[in-house]
Amino acid sequence: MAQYTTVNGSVALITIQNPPVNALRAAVREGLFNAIQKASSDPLVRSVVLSGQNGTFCGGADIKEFGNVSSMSGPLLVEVFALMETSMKPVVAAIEGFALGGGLELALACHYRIGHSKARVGLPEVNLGLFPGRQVIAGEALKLGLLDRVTDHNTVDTALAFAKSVEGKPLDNRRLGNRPCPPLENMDAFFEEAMKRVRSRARGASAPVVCVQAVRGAATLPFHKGMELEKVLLGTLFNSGQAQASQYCFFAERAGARWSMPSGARWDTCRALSISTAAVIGLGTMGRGITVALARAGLSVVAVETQEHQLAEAQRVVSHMLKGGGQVSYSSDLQAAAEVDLVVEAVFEDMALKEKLFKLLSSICKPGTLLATNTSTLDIDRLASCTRDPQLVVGMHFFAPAHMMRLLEVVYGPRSSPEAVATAMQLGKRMGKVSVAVGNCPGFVGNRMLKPYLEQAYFLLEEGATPELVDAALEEFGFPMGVFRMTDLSGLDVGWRIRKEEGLTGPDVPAGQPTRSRHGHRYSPLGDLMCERGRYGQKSGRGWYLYDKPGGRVARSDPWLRNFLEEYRVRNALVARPIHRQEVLERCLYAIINEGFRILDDGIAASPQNIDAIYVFGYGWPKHRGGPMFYAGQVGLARVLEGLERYHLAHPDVPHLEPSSLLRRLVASGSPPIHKWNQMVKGHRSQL
Ligand SMILES: CCC[C@H](O)CC(=O)SCCNC(=O)CCNC(=O)[C@H](O)C(C)(C)COP(=O)([O-])OP(=O)([O-])OC[C@H]1O[C@@H](n2cnc3c(N)ncnc32)[C@H](O)[C@@H]1OP(=O)([O-])[O-]
Repeated sequence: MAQYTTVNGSVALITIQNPPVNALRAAVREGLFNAIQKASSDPLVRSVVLSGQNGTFCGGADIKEFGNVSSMSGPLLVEVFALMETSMKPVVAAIEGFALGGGLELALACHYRIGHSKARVGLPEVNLGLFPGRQVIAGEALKLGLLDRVTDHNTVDTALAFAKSVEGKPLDNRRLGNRPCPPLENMDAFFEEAMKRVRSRARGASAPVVCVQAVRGAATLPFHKGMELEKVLLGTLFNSGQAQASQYCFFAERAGARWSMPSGARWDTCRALSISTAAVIGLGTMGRGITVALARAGLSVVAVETQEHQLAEAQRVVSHMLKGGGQVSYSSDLQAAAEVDLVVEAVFEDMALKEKLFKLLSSICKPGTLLATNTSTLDIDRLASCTRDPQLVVGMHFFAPAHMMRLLEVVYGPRSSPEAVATAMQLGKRMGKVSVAVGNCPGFVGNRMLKPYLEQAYFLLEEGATPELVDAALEEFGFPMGVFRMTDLSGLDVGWRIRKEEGLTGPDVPAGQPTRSRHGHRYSPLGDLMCERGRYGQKSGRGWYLYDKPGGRVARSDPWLRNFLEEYRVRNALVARPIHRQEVLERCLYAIINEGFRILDDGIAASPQNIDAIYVFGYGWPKHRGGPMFYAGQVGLARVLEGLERYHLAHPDVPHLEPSSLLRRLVASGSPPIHKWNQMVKGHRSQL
């Protein structure tokens, strides 16, 4: 756990050994503690170098130990730090790879820090619901005073030579605990302003706010008092549901890589095809972002757009985004895709158009080319059936902007081969995405769950709510944008087009169909009415809110909308009632959760973790709430079930509010913890 050797006669080299990231689990802490004591008591040792195995200094505390009693065994991290800092022999940290969280604190407890130029250091625990903040690369760390020296050479050798050179030198001013924090002018005003800003950005997350309190303590209190305050604050965070939710997200983010298909095919038994060239077809916003993402991942990309003016504009935008990096060529001819290993289709969301395109691509492309569609809702299998090799067709559902959003839904149809899925998943990894493999159904996972969410939001408007009220409740919960601001941003016409395609609105609706009912179920035409009036959201300058110009970003309340809703209610004999924030949250969120349980039961998602990763990384679900399925567990499954039963009783014509059978089965079996839910799924399959 901590290897101890003596080098150059007088330097003790301690190497942390706990792959893959040298996390500081109990045995490592114990090993470090013993090694420092050994170095202190060995008269031949005059200095110490601390390093990590395999080019990695330390990834911090072992997150798997959090909330686990075994983490209480062995010395505490702070005890290891104190022993190191008070050592009478200089301790030099040799930082390669990364020193994160407790790993950086360990380095800070050393008297000197030498970092490799490519090393990253930081305190990213805020992502785990603990404090503090961001990561920086070695050069910046040097400027900030976190490192004493940066090297391009072998870091451990440099540190060994350095340690030798400081043997016997005084250490008092090298101990961080002895260094006073330089006083700031207007300290109080500074922290009050910082707190105000952090609170407004934290959207209900405690860790960033508590972080400011801790920094204030560090800057204003004597060292030991600051440490005491930090301990109290950390204890509060550790015991909060938010830290558990964030730590769950850390593992959910990585769980997608261990994908499985209902056929039994899995991540560890399938080989990905080798992909070095790609074509992107259709250069609207999505196609441009996908081109950038693929090029940044090192693929040679040909970007194809048949409309010349769109092609020229895309070339300008993509080149600007890539800033001269990346290999991209442009063409208006589909034949340019003939020799590529992968095609990503990103044309308009129109089944007939996509079918035609897939037929063409199948005849143009060389055998073995993987054909991927970026559709967000359409049937992958129908597209596959237009091709020569349906096993080589998958969905790669990117999220806008595609070069920035972390999520990638990899959609397999009944005929997609495991190799095709493995290839898309590996590509996702190369692009730095959180990739999740999901089955084929309308909307896949993310958009299928979005549908009942939007539906509830519309129903709430019919019943008396305003977009402002609904959005405020959701934003207070932690979403970066409420549902109405979000749909204004993505464009109301997107859903309108899909509803037309589904025959829910437009010319295909049979004459005499009641306005607020489809197939015997409640339906709200509000979104359609908005689009019929040209209110598409930000792009048209008017949607659920008013914007100063088309493309404007600042939403203002629109008196027109208030009148529109009042007239709509009168026309449809609806009586507005006061709606409480709690009802908004329960109806919108429970509707999402309920669909999540159905998706799990249908085998469309392989695990609740996969669903949660999709919602956190693609739909803005707040990380400190862990994703919809985790949140359901935190609220209590019985309470979610009771809520859904209550709302379904009040709205019997809304099938999305009818509790799912899996939720009922889970509650009936005593609401097991989330990692056991899969055992209750129909046709249970193990994926982890
Ligand atoms: C009192 C305490 C105070 C203290 O301040 C608290 C802390 O230090 S909090 C900690 C503060 N530290 C952080 O917040 C750093 C969190 N970690 C990271 O940011 C990235 O993992 C890192 C940059 C280190 C490597 O990225 P990469 O090269 O892309 O690799 P990867 O990401 O795929 O991970 C590989 C495997 O290692 C696993 N694993 C990783 N870290 C930990 C851990 N600390 N623990 C346990 N496991 C960890 C990870 O799950 C994965 O396992 P699997 O089974 O293969 O799925």
